[in-house]
Amino acid sequence: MRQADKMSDRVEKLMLDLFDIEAVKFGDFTLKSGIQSPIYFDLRVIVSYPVIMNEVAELLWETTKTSGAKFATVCGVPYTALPLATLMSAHHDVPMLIRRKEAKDYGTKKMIEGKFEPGSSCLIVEDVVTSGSSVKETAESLESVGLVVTDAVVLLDREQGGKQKLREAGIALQSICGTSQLLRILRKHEKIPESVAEQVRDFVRNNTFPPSQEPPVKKSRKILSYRERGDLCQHPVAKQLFGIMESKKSNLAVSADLCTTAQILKLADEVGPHICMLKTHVDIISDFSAEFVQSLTELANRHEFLIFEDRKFADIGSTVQHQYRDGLFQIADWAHLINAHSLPGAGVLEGLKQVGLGKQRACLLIAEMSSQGNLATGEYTKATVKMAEEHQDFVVGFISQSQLSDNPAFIHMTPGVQLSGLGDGLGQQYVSPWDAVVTRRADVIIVGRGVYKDPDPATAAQSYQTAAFQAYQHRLTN
Ligand SMILES: O=c1ccn([C@@H]2O[C@H](COP(=O)(O)O)[C@@H](O)[C@H]2O)c(=O)[nH]1
Repeated sequence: MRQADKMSDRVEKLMLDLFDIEAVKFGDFTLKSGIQSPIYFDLRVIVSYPVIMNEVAELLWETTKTSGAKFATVCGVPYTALPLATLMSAHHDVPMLIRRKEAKDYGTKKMIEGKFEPGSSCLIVEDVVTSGSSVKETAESLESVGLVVTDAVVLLDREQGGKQKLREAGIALQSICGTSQLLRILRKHEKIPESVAEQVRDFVRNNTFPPSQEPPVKKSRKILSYRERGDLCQHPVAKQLFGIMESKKSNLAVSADLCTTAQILKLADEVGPHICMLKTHVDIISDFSAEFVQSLTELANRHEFLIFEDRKFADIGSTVQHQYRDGLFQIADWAHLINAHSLPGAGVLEGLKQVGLGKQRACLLIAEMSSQGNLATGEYTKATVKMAEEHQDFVVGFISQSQLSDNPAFIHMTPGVQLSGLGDGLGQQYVSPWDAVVTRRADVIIVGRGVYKDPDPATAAQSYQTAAFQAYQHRLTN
């Protein structure tokens, strides 16, 4: 049986169950608005039928997922939809928020209970929609604390104009079932006579809220500036990086893939005023020394940039601890940031963390790569993001080719960027600074040969700085 057929069979069975438990009634009812209605939905009763409750919550979830809606939290409109949102949250591991009807007059006086990131999105869950006003009220409460509401899902849409009203308010409403489909199902199973069905259709036709003449509100997630995102960060390195990016107007990291300390120090001094970060590959340096580390640190302090050692740790926790702390390079002593592959599992982070956290160091996870045919895609990338979310005390973002998380504290850093050139013949693939920042939503671009191979690296760095920062400013305002 096709997925769509299975779904409609389940909806049909659910509507018959709702009829049997008298959650759907026919007669003469006075609605909250004072209007007389031949149909009444009393979905409060479903709390007494756990199997039905579960099925409603599952169908709400599947309806939302089929629509492609993206959200970080769910919130039920009080009170009937509260347990439905709770089931969706618990079964699908998505955090829930609770909207109070009145603010407490003691303690925190919060209207919205639960943890959320400002700027993140929340799905509203409702039992019945008539005019859409309860969903709208809930959306306004959520938006007053910085959340974004673009989607809502409801069990039953009375089809009296609520969907249109919500669309005008910038909220897309999905429903499991509408009045017309409900009537068709009940007629098919001869639960109600045709005269009653016709009476309800008449009522709906004559009691529909007219659409307004205003064009629909266009909503989008509020784009936060680097400064605002720095304020939201817990990790000192992430905070410092966002601060540098904002004050130097630079979201450019230069990759100093050079093989002598003299070349690297010269480059760092030349490009220093234009960058927020210098990236190294310490294992390609032929004359590494403690003096080099000292000079590089002095340049980082003078020009205000962070040092990122692109070591790409990828071993078991115990080995990476040694690689990070010991040996010739003693990376943990001088690199503000390092990166790691998620391939070995969370142990790689546990190992690195034990060395790095005490020194206030941070880590980026490699979630996607720029090279042709790489395997860091799909489920691997998703699992990497999950790992980052679970280690936010140490992981401050990703090496990636696209925006992977809505969490504004995570920094997305994108290599494979050049103003001209599509590749290097060895698998590297390039995009422009504009594409990286605007299309792929990179926070920081990483440029190597585009800068250090240029006869005038300082001017080249300035060009990349301007291009990438202008792209970020465009993103902020569009
Ligand atoms: O997916 C990745 C991860 C890391 N890199 C590194 O970035 C620079 C890019 O140098 P270009 O000269 O600009 O190509 C280099 O150090 C890589 O090791 C990457 O390119 N892609």
